[in-house]
Amino acid sequence: MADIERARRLLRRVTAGIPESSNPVTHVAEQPARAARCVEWPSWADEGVVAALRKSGVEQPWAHQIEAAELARSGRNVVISTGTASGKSLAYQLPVLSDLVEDERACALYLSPTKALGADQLRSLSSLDISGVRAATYDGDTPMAERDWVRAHARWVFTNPDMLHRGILASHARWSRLFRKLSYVIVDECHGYRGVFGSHVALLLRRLHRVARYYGSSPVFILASATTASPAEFASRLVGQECGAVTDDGSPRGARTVALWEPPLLEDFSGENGAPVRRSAGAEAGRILAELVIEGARTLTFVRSRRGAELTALGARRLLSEVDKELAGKVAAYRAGFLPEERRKLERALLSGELLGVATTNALELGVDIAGLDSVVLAGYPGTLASFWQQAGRAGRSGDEALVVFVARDDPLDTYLVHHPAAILDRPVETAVLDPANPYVLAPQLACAAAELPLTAKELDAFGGDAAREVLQALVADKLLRRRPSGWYWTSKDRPQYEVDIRGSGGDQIAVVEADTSRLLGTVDPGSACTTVYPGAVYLHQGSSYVVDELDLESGIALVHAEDPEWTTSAREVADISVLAVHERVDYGGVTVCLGDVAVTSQVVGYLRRRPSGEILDQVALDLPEQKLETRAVWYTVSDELLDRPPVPEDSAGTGVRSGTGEPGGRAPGGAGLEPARIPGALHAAEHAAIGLLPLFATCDRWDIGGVSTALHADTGEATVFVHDGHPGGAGFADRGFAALVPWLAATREAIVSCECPAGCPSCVQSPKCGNGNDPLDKAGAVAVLDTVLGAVCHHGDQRDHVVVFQAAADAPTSC
Ligand SMILES: Nc1ncnc2c1ncn2[C@@H]1O[C@H](COP(=O)(O)OP(=O)(O)OP(=O)(O)O)[C@@H](O)[C@H]1O
Repeated sequence: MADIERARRLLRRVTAGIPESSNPVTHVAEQPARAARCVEWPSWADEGVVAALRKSGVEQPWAHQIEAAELARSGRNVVISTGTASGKSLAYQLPVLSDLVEDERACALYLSPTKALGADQLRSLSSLDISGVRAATYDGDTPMAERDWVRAHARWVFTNPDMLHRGILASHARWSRLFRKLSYVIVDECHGYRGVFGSHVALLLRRLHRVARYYGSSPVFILASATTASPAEFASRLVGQECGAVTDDGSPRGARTVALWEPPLLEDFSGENGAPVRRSAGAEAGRILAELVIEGARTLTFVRSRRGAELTALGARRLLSEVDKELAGKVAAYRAGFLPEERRKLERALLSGELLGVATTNALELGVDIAGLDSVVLAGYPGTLASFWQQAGRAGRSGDEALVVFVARDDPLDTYLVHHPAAILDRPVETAVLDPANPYVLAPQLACAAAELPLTAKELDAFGGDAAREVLQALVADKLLRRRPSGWYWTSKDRPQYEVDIRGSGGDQIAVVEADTSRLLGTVDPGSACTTVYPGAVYLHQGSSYVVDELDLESGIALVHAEDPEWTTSAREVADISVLAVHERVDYGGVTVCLGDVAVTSQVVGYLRRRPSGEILDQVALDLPEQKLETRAVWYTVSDELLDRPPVPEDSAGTGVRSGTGEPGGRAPGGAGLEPARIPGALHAAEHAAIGLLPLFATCDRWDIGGVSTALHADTGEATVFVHDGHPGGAGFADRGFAALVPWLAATREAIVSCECPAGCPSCVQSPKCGNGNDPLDKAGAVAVLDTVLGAVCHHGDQRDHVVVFQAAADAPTSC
């Protein structure tokens, strides 16, 4: 008998004892159960493959699995975009395995963003034990001796974009056997390919397709994705060819209760500039975890950092040991870097009930077969809705109702989400943003393509047409490529693939080296070294913690030692910005909104040490060189007249804009009513909150973007708020901000007013990386500025003077 009351009972348990006046639950939603839709195995599917899948426990396929498999089988590229644990693997395994069995020379390639996921998928495939299908991993960990075997014999190669780029395409002649008969390419977890990395992968897939064609094959792409908005559009952009989408999920799902939770403001201590601080999401999650374990609910708690996961587990164990020592032993922490056997052991322990509570980083988000848990707690928004549902989706057994609790961190985006449930519960998962036309990505990718096979004029459309032609001209001028009548040729004997880091933004990487052992832990983009590996920074690598001793930008090395201090660090930087070119400009009568190219000069001036509780230990000063970045930005200006003009009275609905709704009115919109002394703080606060909220629209992290605000900007001649991409050439984030300006700024405003703090705190307008020590900040002034901008945009929206310009700064008027 289904226990549909269970989730609500669990929720009552975790809120028991909290007075109604300080109830942290801001919203509760019920998601109904869904029954499975099963179909017959298709007639073309190989009998042996079907028998093996049956033996593995899949009696009948779900409808979406066969819909996707049929499309792939008929030679169409397809993206399958369905929920967590909806059996996406089977949807690609069926056509690929059938093909490999039918044609003993056919080959396939599987790409995953992480090695761990690739290893899991290979394990699940190998357990089917289909004879003749020689599947093998080819990644950075594959021993040299095995690599030869994989090239010579493997028919299904499991790899990742990095290895495809450096290890396979760079020496494609050695892989000719695979390329001659490459029938399928699987791109798993494709929604993760976004920003600069996504743009690189998009061009990498075009390179892959071109090399395959050279050897005479034309593989079908099968992409697997979490549920996203417009999956076909995104997949087509990623692959560079048309892709069909399968989105109608036929897998069963248990009912779920989702609770949104905002930790209370603490009374006993305060943060920067005396601002109130909320109880940390990790501490709150530890308490919730303990209560759920007492109820016998198998619970996974997702925490952002490894240290956070350990503290959450520790907190839960401490509370439980006061109740029952044995229960305390049923809680564990899980981190990235666990060996596959350890992961399996943990999965089994959770499934059997030997463990009841696990606190983990997102290491358990992908590539684990854990589903059907009683509850999931998310401490902090994981950055994208796709990740949110991937994590939340681990809860929900058919029959029993499961509980999902989302605990907000003190950050404007989390504040917005717990007060606007529709933004989580009713919104399609965001489309990933990528921009394969970014010249900083296109140039190295075209160099790699030309080194693989000379590029011909007719191939350029696949690489962006005019954008590619322009970049090629520059590469020829730099003597990296030579133009001949038959195409563009790579001039050097060296392979460019070794120089091009597809996870970074170009330039020589900074090596992070453990001083004691000389072990290379990883590399960091030169552009972000000053904000990530400055002396004193706590640097996390595969879940282990290090502290940076020295950063030598000239020789490109950061020296670190292993240490796990009781604080986290965040860099504080100051920045200046100048406009290089305006690509789009819209005038709304006193408010102007622009999109364009900017030069950002930034300098890390120190870092903040903070305890996991939110308590600030101190700020340490640093003296690091200035960094220059040319990138894209979206900005708005507000005239002095509008800043000064009094606002529209609250009760005169119909004039201007009503609080945060962005509704146009009839008369001229009101102003901000700000005296000059308040303007810098108001703009500064509006900028911080806008940076915090852009990830809601642009699938980026707030650390991928930056901002500058000023009461008078030299290039615009007015009060201006800029939000810019953090990568050279931009990654599409500022463009998304420009396209979604009204909902973005309306959400920004809502996040600020939803926070009950009196004058600004980390949950609304304080920024963790503000180089000016979050001073000045004027919370009420920020709302007034945002109301003014939204009022003007909505009022003038219809008759707006939308000018599209493509001008270099030299001949552009400085004023937007
Ligand atoms: N038709 C089916 N009937 C019953 N069980 C199935 C069926 N298809 C897949 N499964 C099982 O569902 C579980 C989840 O499958 P799988 O890992 O492929 O899902 P997924 O959609 O890739 O998950 P994730 O969201 O984690 O990427 C596996 O244990 C698998 O064996």
